[in-house]
Amino acid sequence: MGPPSIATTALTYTFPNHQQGLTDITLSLPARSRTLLIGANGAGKTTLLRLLAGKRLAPAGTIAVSGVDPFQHGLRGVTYLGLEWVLNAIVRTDVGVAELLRSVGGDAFPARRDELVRVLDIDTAWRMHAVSDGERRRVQLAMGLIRPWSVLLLDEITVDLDVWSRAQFLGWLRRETEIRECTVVYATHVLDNLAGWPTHLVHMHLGTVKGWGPADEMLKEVDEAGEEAWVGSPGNSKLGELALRWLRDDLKERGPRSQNKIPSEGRTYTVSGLGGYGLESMAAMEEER
Ligand SMILES: Nc1ncnc2c1ncn2[C@@H]1O[C@H](COP(=O)(O)OP(=O)(O)OP(=O)(O)O)[C@@H](O)[C@H]1O
Repeated sequence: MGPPSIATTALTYTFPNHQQGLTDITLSLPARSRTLLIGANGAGKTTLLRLLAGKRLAPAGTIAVSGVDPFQHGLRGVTYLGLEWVLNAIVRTDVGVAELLRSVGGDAFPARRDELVRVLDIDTAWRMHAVSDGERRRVQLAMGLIRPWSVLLLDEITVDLDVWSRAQFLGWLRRETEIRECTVVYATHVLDNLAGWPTHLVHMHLGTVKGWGPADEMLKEVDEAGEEAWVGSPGNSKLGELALRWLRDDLKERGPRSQNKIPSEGRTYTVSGLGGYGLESMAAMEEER
């Protein structure tokens, strides 16, 4: 395997239900880059990350991670942390942190394990059925990151972290790319404390890449517009402002959804599982307010 670069060439992907997922995506992210995928809900970020992780089959010759096709050559060195991994039930059981970290190979990388425990501010005495969501997420991150990866694909899994922990974590990822030959691609909607972090930005919209490149070049768009043209408040970061502009323009370009109204059939349904309140009684409660 070569250096951990990521390249896609005219990558088009169609879901098994024939829905178009991605269209004609060509990207080239160098080794040691830290890329942010930015786009509205449904833009295709998860779809792209899962293809890069080899979890879905892309057409031959359209993806090269560390120079090889991730689906054909397996996942060695590629870590994908997304929703499936977050939902793993084991981290909600009465199990201790030390045991969990050992189960993912922590003993083979003791220095890395201890560093992650410190950076993520983990108490090794925690029992996982008795921690908060953010504490659980920190342990999960440590579990996922202990083995030294060469490509890390992160699908928004830091939302539960408090701002300080998230900043420490992002700083750790940055150092990783500085001291080791490794590459990070991170899909996120939370741009706080990310100013200066990404080396590259990828702007996704409706399964396409509208633009990508080195972050400092892409951020020039904001400088050129001048602060008086800002969409967000002047206290925002340039990165936050750029994302707001992109998403505003994407929404305008997309236009209203073709089906944004639920047809009324003049009937009232009772939905079970709403704690005894059918829709009828919910409507009555609404009227009472
Ligand atoms: N399993 C699937 N089968 C068919 N279509 C899907 C499937 N998963 C996603 N899609 C379609 O692909 C589009 C992109 O989904 P994706 O999860 O990649 O978006 P995203 O950019 O990660 O969004 P979010 O920010 O909400 O996580 C969705 O709008 C949906 O139409």
